[in-house]
Amino acid sequence: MLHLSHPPQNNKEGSTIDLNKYPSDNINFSIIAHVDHGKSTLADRLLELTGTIRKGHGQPQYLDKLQVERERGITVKAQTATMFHCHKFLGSDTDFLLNLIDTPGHVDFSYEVSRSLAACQGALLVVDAAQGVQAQTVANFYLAFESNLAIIPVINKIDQPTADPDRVKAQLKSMFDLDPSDALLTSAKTGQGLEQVLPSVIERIPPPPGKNTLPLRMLLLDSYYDEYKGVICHVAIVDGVLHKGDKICSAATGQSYEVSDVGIMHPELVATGILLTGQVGYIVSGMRSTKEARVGDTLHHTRTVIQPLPGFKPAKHMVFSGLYPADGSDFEALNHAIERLTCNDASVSVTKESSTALGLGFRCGFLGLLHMDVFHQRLEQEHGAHVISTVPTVPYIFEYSDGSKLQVQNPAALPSNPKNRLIACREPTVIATIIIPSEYVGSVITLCAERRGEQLEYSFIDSQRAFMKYRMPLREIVVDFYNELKSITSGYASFDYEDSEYQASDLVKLDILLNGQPVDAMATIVHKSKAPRVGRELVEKLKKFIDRQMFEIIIQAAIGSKVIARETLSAMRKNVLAKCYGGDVTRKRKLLEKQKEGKKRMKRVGSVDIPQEAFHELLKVS
Ligand SMILES: Nc1nc2c(ncn2[C@@H]2O[C@H](COP(=O)(O)OP(=O)(O)OP(=O)(O)O)[C@@H](O)[C@H]2O)c(=O)[nH]1
Repeated sequence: MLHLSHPPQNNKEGSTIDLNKYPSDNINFSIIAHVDHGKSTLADRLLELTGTIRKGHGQPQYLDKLQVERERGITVKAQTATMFHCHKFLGSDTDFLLNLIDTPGHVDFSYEVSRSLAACQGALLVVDAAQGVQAQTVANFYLAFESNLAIIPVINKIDQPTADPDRVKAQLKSMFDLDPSDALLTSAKTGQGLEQVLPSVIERIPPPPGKNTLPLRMLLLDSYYDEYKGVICHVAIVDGVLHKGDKICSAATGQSYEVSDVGIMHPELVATGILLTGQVGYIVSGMRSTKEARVGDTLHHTRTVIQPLPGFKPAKHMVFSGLYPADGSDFEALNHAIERLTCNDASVSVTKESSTALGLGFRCGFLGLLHMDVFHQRLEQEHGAHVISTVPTVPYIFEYSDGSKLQVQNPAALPSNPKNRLIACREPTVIATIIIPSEYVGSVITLCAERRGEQLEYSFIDSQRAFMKYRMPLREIVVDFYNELKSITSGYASFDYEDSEYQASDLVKLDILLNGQPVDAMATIVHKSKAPRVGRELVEKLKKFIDRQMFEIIIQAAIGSKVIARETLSAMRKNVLAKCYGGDVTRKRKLLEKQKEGKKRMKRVGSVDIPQEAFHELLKVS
């Protein structure tokens, strides 16, 4: 029995909820959409409508809990919330338990979306009434479609002056064969049309197929580390019933645990003592680290033999970057921070590495550049770590005459003078989907050609929007492609990609040298045709960001022994107080403190101090 601090509207004040009242009539659904089409706002309204959170709780996008999500206005982690709703069903009032999963919209986090969909039988496909179908609408529709989910189209933001729901209905019909009369028209902002959403969810989405009478099988959806409770796992009960105190076992590791707490996300954790078939909730079972909680694993009662669930495809790391402590003596602190953060974001791969320039650090694999950026920001914000990250790279394959193959996640690891002759270089490619207003077609084709793209498809969604598919080297899109695409289309382009095969490519390793010394952490692998431009841009950027020092600094870019770009930074003593005429002591003190802070964030490479921003700026050179 569950005692609610804020009982849902559908229940009388002070009443208790017995989960046994909702035998597999519960419904699990997800909200999927292109970025910013209003998923989190719609989730808020549904939580309010069911009394799960109070109206005017003062915190929009309630389920976006991370600081980085609030600052950037994006969803990074999928979040589940259980709601209770009374609905007239087959002639009588019936209480339903609804599990809503709010998912991220950005392409980097589509792995979160596909995991969330595994626990659902239906999805609300939210489309902005003015913007219409966008690239992630297409990607998310197919994720849901391939998972055999019931799809309810929701045309949102109909309050906008430029809203054109009929055009969006026509797009949904022509692109996905969705019946226009099935679409719900809503405004998550004004509340218009919201009353149809939950009845449609209940009537159109089937309940989960499992049985309470079968042996317990639960799918581990996600996990995170809580300072007080330890590892908390989010689970979906596929078959059977789980009680507090049960002994469970992991199908992946064979390790056994005792369930010390079990409950639902309402939307905060609320203990219920039980979870039944089809329900989504949390468990605490004494796991010591989230490494034990393998996402996609099947948990079952000890001493029962079960067929494990298919689980998930492992996360595919698209971008790798080195992370180093800004101050070398903070290595252990960074190690600890990364361990903690990966507990909450298991899609990052981490291996230790060392660099002559930066000392001991980590090579991390990310799902994309935004994911890398978000991880970096979370390390700083949530764990107070000061980090230097190296130029992101994609996993290249180099093949040698003796038949050996080398997968290179760190350009510094590529031998400049290999023992065996290099016979082939291969780079990963992606299939990119781009949707743009027709007037931008020309400039987007030019951009894609510059980025070595090969056009696979070009058609029109309707009279105003073009749809294009390109095969592109992953390297070309991870570095600032999306920003450039947005800027040449005045922000109207939408973009999504899925990974594809490796292709042969003419690649070279570009070294950066400071006073003749190669800086391993700045080495990068580029296409031969781009090496002269990238080399020039890198040395120019470095010249701008490295402060003059007491000796001359020669900055060079080189392929092997051939220097392809060079800049010289003449010697100077930098006096931060030079501009401080007048004798304002506090201002002087402030400047000196700022300088001290700046020094902490410097990296000494050989004899040259390099500020942290220089490393950041190098990330943007494509
Ligand atoms: N005018 C109008 N604005 C809306 C409506 N719904 C959401 N918005 C606004 O649209 C913006 C994006 O809303 P979110 O709910 O954060 O969108 P999202 O799809 O969850 O975004 P991601 O999580 O980043 O994918 C916010 O500024 C909302 O206030 C609506 O019905 N009408």
